[in-house]
Amino acid sequence: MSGEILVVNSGSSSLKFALFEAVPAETPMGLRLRCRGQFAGLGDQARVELGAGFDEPPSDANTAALCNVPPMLGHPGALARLLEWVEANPALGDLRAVGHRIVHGGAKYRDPLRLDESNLGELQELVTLAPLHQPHGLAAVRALADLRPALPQVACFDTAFHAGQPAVAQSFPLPRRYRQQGVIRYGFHGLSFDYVSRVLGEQELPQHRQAASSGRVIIAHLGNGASLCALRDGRSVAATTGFTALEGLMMGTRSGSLDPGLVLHLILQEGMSAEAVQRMLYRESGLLGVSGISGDMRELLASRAPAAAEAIELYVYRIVREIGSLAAALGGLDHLVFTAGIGEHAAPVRAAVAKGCEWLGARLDTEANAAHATDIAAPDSRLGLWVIPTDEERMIAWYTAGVMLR
Ligand SMILES: Nc1ncnc2c1ncn2[C@@H]1O[C@H](COP(=O)(O)OP(=O)(O)O)[C@@H](O)[C@H]1O
Ligand SMILES: CC(=O)OP(=O)(O)O
Ligand SMILES: [Mg+2]
Repeated sequence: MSGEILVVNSGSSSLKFALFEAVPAETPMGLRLRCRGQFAGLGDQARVELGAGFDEPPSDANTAALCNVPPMLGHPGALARLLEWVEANPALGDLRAVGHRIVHGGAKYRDPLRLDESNLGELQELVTLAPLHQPHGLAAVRALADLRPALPQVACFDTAFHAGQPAVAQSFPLPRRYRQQGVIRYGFHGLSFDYVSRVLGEQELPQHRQAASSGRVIIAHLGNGASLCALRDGRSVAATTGFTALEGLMMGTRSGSLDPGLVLHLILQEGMSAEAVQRMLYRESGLLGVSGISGDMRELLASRAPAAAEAIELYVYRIVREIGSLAAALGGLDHLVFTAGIGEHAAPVRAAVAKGCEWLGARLDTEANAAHATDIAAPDSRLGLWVIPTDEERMIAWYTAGVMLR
């Protein structure tokens, strides 16, 4: 199989894409990236941001056709433009397959899945479990199937990486029948944890730390959505996200874990509809709700408003407390890794989290942290501290190539 694999990662207002060479590779790192980019602000302020990575730069006319988008452009329009640009681009080979990030695979789907009408219908039933993600991911599959019916499409699930967790980590203390119905803690951001854990495995560990290491790792994926994963020997053993990607940490606009009694109070005493509660918990809470300013960490770090500082304080506090919980589940901790937008770029957030983990042996190298170095632990740190940029698109391309070559 030669040519290209297109990766599509659909968010609520963005569509990230990447093209990788469609050749077999032993590891995800062995795949060659041709280019990546994203449509941001879809629906009202659409724009295209194109990353580097071309051997032959695309012609101006070609790229202008992709990048000059009307502000109201939506997901279907973005996909149509993307396809036309890829197919007209002389620097790229034929499109062999499209790989998608589909957030929820439910109880049935773990492995990467070649999509068809029947399994698409089953995945559609999971939209209420991931209202910010599942509808957009599946709409992208349908839009591409309409445009190019013969093009194979593969779903890669965020839940898959956590499927092997011990039953106790997946269980809710609810009546038994719910577990049989698939009401368990699935966990999300699995493609990111999978990738980051592989990269961590390639790092050269300083001698004193290697000796202490017995493979107990927490990865903090801090993007718009945020979660922690506890890993032992590279496998997920617990995560902060649960049945949905609402549980766990405070996020950009999501509340994270709450007292379930509070949800009952909002419905029964305050008279809120279930839909209004859903909107508040997914879209109006988290950094946005607490600060009243923005759900975007960059804006909050730049703000002098006390409410911005309060939101960041709560964000960090929640992370530190959940690290304590996962460290207990692991029976100790050897390495803490930061990834995704905030984890990779927000040095003050990393510093505050590391400070809260001093009881676990964390000592930050402040200069390395300010420089966003890979290894940010001070020489006397018992805990390994790392910054590893995630690459969900590379994982999707690798799994998609695996399905196509099977
Ligand atoms: N230089 C930066 N400093 C602080 N925060 C940043 C920086 N760059 C990005 N971020 C934050 O990263 C978050 C988005 O993370 P990202 O992983 O891109 O999100 P998504 O979940 O949409 O993939 C936003 O809160 C944004 O403010
Ligand atoms: C599952 C999830 O929360 O994803 P994201 O961080 O992309 O919103
Ligand atoms: Mg993301």
